[in-house]
Amino acid sequence: MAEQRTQPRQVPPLLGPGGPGGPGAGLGSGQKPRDARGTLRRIWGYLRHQKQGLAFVFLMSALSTGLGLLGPWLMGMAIDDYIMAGDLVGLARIAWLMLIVYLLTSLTTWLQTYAMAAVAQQAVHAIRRDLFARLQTLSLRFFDQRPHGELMSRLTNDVENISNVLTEGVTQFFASILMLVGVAAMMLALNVRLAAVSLVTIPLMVSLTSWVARRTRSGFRAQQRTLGELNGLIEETVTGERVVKAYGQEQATLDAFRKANQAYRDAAIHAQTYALILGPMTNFVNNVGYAVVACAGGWMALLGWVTVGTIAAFVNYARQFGRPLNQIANLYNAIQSAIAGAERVFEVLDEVPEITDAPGAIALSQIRGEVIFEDVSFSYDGKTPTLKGVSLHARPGQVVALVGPTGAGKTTIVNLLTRFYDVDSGRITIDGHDIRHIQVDTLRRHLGIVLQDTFLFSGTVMENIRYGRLDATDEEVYQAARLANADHFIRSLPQGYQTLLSERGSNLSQGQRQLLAIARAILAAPQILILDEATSSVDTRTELQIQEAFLRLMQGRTSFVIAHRLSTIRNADQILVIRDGQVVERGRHEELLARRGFYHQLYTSQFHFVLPEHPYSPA
Ligand SMILES: Nc1ncnc2c1ncn2[C@@H]1O[C@H](COP(=O)(O)OP(=O)(O)OP(=O)(O)O)[C@@H](O)[C@H]1O
Repeated sequence: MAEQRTQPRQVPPLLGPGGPGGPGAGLGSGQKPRDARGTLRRIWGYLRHQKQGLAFVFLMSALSTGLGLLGPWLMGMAIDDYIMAGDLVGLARIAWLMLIVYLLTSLTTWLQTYAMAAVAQQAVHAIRRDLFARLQTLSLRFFDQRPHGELMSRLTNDVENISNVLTEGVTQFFASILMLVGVAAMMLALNVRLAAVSLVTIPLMVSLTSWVARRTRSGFRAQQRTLGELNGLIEETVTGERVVKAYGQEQATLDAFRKANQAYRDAAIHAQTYALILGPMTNFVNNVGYAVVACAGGWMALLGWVTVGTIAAFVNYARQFGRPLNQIANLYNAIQSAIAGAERVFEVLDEVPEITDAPGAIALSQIRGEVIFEDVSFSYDGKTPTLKGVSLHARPGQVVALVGPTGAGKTTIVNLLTRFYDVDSGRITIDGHDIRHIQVDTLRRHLGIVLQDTFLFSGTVMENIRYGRLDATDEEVYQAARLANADHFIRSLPQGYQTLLSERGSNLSQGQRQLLAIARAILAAPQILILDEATSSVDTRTELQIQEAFLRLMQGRTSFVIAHRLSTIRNADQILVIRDGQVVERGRHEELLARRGFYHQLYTSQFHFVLPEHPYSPA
């Protein structure tokens, strides 16, 4: 297809109800109950393909935990067997052993972190890939209804949240659990009574963590949502900066931004309030446990129940016990935040593409270009009808001009032909095939679209023209540009065809952008054309060039022209006059004029002051 995007007709309100917090701000901004376990299971679904990597991570994790547990044990042994016994040679030997153990602990920890980062990035890469691929399948209706920045936030911030937890969280979680179990086992092995005193803190910790988790999850959800809304506003403002400035709306924009920024800050503070309590609370409980162990241990030593070495080892273990507990508590927060992000990612992944290939859809290879609309009705929102019983018959090679007042439904007709949306009732056929039974990509390959406001990508002029047909040779690109009357101006650009266009081609004039779009369409060589003539005035010379290029492009192709120029209208094989979503009149220019109906009225109100030597509308 020559042009991949239509411009949504409604200018998205910068500060209005479509903005942050308004309808459509976020897919699931309503707080329905979520399924955290299901979300975790889906994340696991992305990890489980990397069995070898995960096995290595877990092996390293188990090794580093085991080595970590060995340290205090050796320390206790050093005190009891060597220091107390005054065996310096033995002490030196055990000191070397401890050094090796600590080195190996660091090495295995590093290996585990490194391997997990690779596994996590692979999973996040797959999530991002699926998310972006899903966006490519979703209909324009989906994009119409959502602030684009909010969607982008899902692709960036929310995925990043998942990434952070997977990269560090999974191993930490696993290592912490192993450490807890290991420390508990070592404590029990050393001294059951002292161990019982230490383990008392566990139930306290568990209930504390789950109390906090219940409160943080909704907080993180709100945080991610408000962040998405903030990004939506930023994206919209940056895109619409020209309009903001032109209408002096900087202050109003700042106010809207301040509100969204505050909402995000408040949500983030709220989420963090509980989250940040957890660390100090865990620390407190842990220190109390530590103190109890020290007191009880000292007392037992006085009674002669335990050796000093055992107490030293025990105190070390008690401290080690606190660390994983603290880590798990902190991880809980990160996991809550990642679940909130993942829920938003999976919401998009679960969106059902509206426009898909029906089972048994045919691939159209060659077409003649006969287009028929049979009693087509359509509504964007399912309530207000936009098109009502539209019928038309375009024979191969004909030029059909669509005219009518603004908002009548002309663009909607072409939106249905391209299957950006599907008809509610009636049907559209190409060469006798209902377009819903044609594979979408082959359908669109036969359609070329040139809009008045052409979307260009950042890249060279050459790449932008080649977008029409990726396998075109350089010579074919030049040829298309020549036919589109674009070659001359391209060659006068600083680097000719290799000139880099800034985002959306803002370093070109509107007329030049349209000439590039025509070159793109010529290169794509579709059998059916959809042209949206510019309403805004470009200079007369460029306008003549565009007109000439259009005529060349239309030769031998069925063309639908949303027409604003008298010359196009006069030469059209048929004119459809659209009013309030209906075809109210049809025929050729002279016939319609003679009828003295709505067309005549439109014509006289629009074109009566056109000077005879200037064939175009001044509109
Ligand atoms: N994406 C959309 N979602 C909801 N409503 C829409 C959408 N696009 C257009 N409409 C509505 O459908 C109606 C027909 O719009 P359409 O763009 O087809 O008119 P048009 O005849 O092409 O107008 P113009 O000459 O101004 O381009 C309008 O009332 C418009 O508000």
